[in-house]
Amino acid sequence: MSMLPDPSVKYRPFAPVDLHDRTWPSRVIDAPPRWLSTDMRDGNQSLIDPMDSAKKNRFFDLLVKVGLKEIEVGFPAAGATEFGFIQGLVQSGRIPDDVVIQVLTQAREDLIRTSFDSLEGARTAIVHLYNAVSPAWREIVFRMDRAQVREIAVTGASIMRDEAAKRPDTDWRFQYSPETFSTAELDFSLECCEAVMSVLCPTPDRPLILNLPATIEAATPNIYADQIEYFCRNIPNRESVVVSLHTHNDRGTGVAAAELGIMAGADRIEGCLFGNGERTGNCCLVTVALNMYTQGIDPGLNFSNIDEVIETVEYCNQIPVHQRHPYGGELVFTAFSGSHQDAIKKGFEARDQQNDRGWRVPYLPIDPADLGRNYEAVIRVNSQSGKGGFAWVLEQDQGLKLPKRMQAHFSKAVQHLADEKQQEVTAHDIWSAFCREYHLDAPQQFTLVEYEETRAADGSRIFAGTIGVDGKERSVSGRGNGLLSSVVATLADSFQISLEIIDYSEHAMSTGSDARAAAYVECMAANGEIIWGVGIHEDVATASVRAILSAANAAHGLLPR
Ligand SMILES: CC(=O)SCCNC(=O)CCNC(=O)[C@H](O)C(C)(C)COP(=O)(O)OP(=O)(O)OC[C@H]1O[C@@H](n2cnc3c(N)ncnc32)[C@H](O)[C@@H]1OP(=O)(O)O
Ligand SMILES: CC(C)C(=O)C(=O)O
Repeated sequence: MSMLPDPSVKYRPFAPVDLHDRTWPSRVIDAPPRWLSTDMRDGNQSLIDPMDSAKKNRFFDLLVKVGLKEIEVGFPAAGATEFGFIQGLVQSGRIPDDVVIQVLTQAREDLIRTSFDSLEGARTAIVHLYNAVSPAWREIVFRMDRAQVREIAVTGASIMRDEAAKRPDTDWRFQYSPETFSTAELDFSLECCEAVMSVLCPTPDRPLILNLPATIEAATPNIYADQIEYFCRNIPNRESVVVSLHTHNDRGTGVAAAELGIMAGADRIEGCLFGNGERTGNCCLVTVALNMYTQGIDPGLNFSNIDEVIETVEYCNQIPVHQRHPYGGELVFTAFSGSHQDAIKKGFEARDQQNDRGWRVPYLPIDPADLGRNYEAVIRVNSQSGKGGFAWVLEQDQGLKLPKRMQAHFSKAVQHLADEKQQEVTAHDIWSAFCREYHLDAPQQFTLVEYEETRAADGSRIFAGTIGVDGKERSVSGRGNGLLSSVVATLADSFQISLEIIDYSEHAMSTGSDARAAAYVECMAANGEIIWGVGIHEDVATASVRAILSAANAAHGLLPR
């Protein structure tokens, strides 16, 4: 067998930043950054079919609804679709007063002018200029030395300044990105940014946004954080600069890099919803924002109806959100495995007793309800599941709260079903198995023919009813709280068996038009065996009697158990 050459020889380790007194590792994020969505630019340029105007308008409205205040709406010089959309948006009057749009342009004169033209009539706008600065781009793409590449930035910034001056009706703001920042020499990125600052003369009141891209993520996120801390410390006139981050996810750590970059002193994050963007995507704004949520920080973005957000994003991008995507994925709040289900179920039960709002449900890092999800899907059942699983499903789906011992008994039936089916066991499957196992649909040897209950003046119950025993009807009647005891006594008398009620619980449920009640009765049979009955009927009292009857059937060996 021939040996393939070792691929690792093609690559070199990433050089660490010489920053021994770094402070970011011990900082804690305690406030949200400024957010910029680049869904309609970086996200859009990476799609198989870029968005048309209708889709872009829909995405824009979504971003506004979510609470984005800075939105990169496109690359005006890319063509007529982009230009037309941006002009249309500006002139539509649909941009809220507190939202600023941004457009991207290369540092090329014709493209810069086209970008300004597209924004004709805008109240406020950010023009975002970029040129790559790292050695590979200098050598391979531009075939220029450092000074020439810096000159691209300076010339671009000068054209930008002059175009803005010609159009005083718009409040112009500027952004510069030394593209490929994270793979460039820090001193050269600083040099280019300083050169742009000397053209645009930012002040604390009119700061320049310096956006520091990890255009290709090439190192661990701690290195990016070191680069950001180094940049923040060394950029002159720091108070006149907004340090912005633009991370990609090539190594799978785009979110981590953005978070560590915030700890390292950045003010703003660019990204896309659900991490769309070039190649592996941009940093996911939903994830960064909701990560903040789970640390007790209000991110200022509203994902309280995450499914609506997903629907629009999937429609506009024509890319599905992955089922495991943090926070948004269809399966991220679902447990199939027994020990997870047990803990989640106990977590919800403990929550019912809790008197503060703190979230402490095991395995669920966030309350799905905060994202507009319900609790039905937090537990689903397959062959990896346990008692907590089907008990939860029966409770959510049928309103039935099974007693512990009954769960243990029924679990054998569910396990059997799951092993046989080799697929997920649905709520419908579980309910059918339950009905089969406890003969809820089958005719009973003991049947309830009629039953009536009234209240005496002292509040005690007076009941009278008829029970069919092997086809013969017997009257039962009594007074007090002893309805069940009286039924038991009748049965015991009929069959010469001993039955004693040891546990009784009832649960009423109402599901739309289907209002039912369930009762469970555990009895001690003569031989000391614990048995139970399940009754489901229109009201709890009748259900209780049915439960006693099925317990008696079981005790008497009339029904298989
Ligand atoms: C990292 C990012 O995501 S940046 C955003 C990229 N977005 C897009 O590309 C989407 C929109 N695309 C477009 O509108 C077009 O593809 C454009 C305008 C970018 C490029 O299209 P073209 O005009 O056909 O340019 P083309 O690719 O042939 O040439 C690019 C030239 O610009 C130069 N160039 C590349 N980047 C820059 C820059 N930031 N500033 C100045 N010049 C640049 C190249 O070196 C090349 O120069 P050369 O002709 O001397 O070799
Ligand atoms: C233009 C810049 C911000 C960019 O998209 C990148 O570097 O990825």
